[in-house]
Amino acid sequence: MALVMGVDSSTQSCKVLVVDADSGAVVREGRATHPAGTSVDPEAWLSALRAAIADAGGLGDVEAWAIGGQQHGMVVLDAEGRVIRDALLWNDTRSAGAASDLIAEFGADALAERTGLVPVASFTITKLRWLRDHEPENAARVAAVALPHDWLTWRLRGFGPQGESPLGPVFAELVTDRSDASGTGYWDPASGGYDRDLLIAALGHDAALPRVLGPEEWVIDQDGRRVGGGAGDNAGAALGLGAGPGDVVVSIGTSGTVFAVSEQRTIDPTGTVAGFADCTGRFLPLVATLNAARVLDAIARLLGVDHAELSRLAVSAEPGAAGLALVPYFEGERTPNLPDATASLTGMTLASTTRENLARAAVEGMLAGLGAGLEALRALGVPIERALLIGGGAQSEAVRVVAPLVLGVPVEVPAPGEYVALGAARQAASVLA
Ligand SMILES: Nc1ncnc2c1ncn2[C@@H]1O[C@H](COP(=O)(O)OP(=O)(O)O)[C@@H](O)[C@H]1O
Ligand SMILES: O=C(CO)[C@@H](O)[C@H](O)COP(=O)(O)O
Repeated sequence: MALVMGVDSSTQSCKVLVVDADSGAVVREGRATHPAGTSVDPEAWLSALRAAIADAGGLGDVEAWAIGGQQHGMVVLDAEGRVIRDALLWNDTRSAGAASDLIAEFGADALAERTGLVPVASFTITKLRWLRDHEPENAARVAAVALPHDWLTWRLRGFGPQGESPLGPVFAELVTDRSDASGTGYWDPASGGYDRDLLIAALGHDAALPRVLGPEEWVIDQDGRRVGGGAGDNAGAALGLGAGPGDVVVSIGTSGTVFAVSEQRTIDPTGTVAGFADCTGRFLPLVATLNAARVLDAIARLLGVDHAELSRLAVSAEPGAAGLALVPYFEGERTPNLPDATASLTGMTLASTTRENLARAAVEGMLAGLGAGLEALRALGVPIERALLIGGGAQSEAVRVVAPLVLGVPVEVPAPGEYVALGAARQAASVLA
């Protein structure tokens, strides 16, 4: 029995699965938490990865591995391979002005055509422009730019700063995959190559970028194990679920995402649907919101209940929550692009303002943004027959009950599992074969 490891280094935690490469059965698992906040020292993710691997019984008997992870985060390295500053995460909105500047300079239509994306604060390109404009000394020192999963792959293989890593700062050994490259804003899904002019326009100069491995390609770690190119978390989940035509995946984690695997690339100059690639050679049109599982966390905290009780309250209210409506832009919003928005509660009357209705309004409001995302995918011609509901929020019974009403399609809830890590494990198994 050959064992492989798949990782999901997500926003809130790191999850590791050790899987039987032949049967796909999960043999061992481990996890560790990540620091809170939208600006995080990548070393904390490496520590969490090592702790989660130890929790999963170590790498000793593992023959291949791959890492999936949160997308878009800006990891900037100096010439010695050291991290220059905390990574700005996908949900950090400080670069909203940089996104507007890039659109003004290049045009939304041209950027959608060149990269599949219209910049919003989430994408790496806007974070690099923010760095150039707000921390020019740091920008000048950037020798290489990576994303969370690229950098973790590099470090776990044994590369990194001189004196702190066995193999040193070899930038030619930074690798990534199509799905995460497609979330940078300086990668062309049509050619599969980087758009260096856009990188230079954002950062102010050129820099080393991870080599984009094809779906079957692999590299090796310091112990000779095969290592896959990994994936952005959503592409990893699509692979782990085996999502096919007619499936739309709805993931309720820190982010809310709605996406489908597509043979054709999509181009949406409105920016609603991001024209990502997947990690198997296809495409992954995707809509993302900044406000998902943590909306439920916040309302549960406010009501002083746990998730099970929040769910019970929401299910016991009528659909529509007697007119109480939560617009859940607690963290600003990405789709629609309202980085400075705040949440609001409307429709409060003496009759509607109950604990049950507030719980229901939280679930309905959170899902409404995802329902709009599903319609945007449909409008681009993506076939949708059913939704597959995953992520921490899918553990809520209320979410499972309300989702079909809001999404308007049959909803299936796969067995609870770490589908991003499973997808990464599946990729590792495929490079071993
Ligand atoms: N039963 C539940 N009901 C609602 N939300 C839940 C439940 N269990 C976990 N969560 C929430 O799911 C989130 C974690 O989900 P996860 O998909 O792992 O997130 P991420 O990938 O962003 O790290 C947390 O915000 C957690 O509070
Ligand atoms: O920004 C995106 C996708 O474009 C997010 O999906 C991040 O990739 C983080 O996902 P979670 O950690 O919330 O699962």
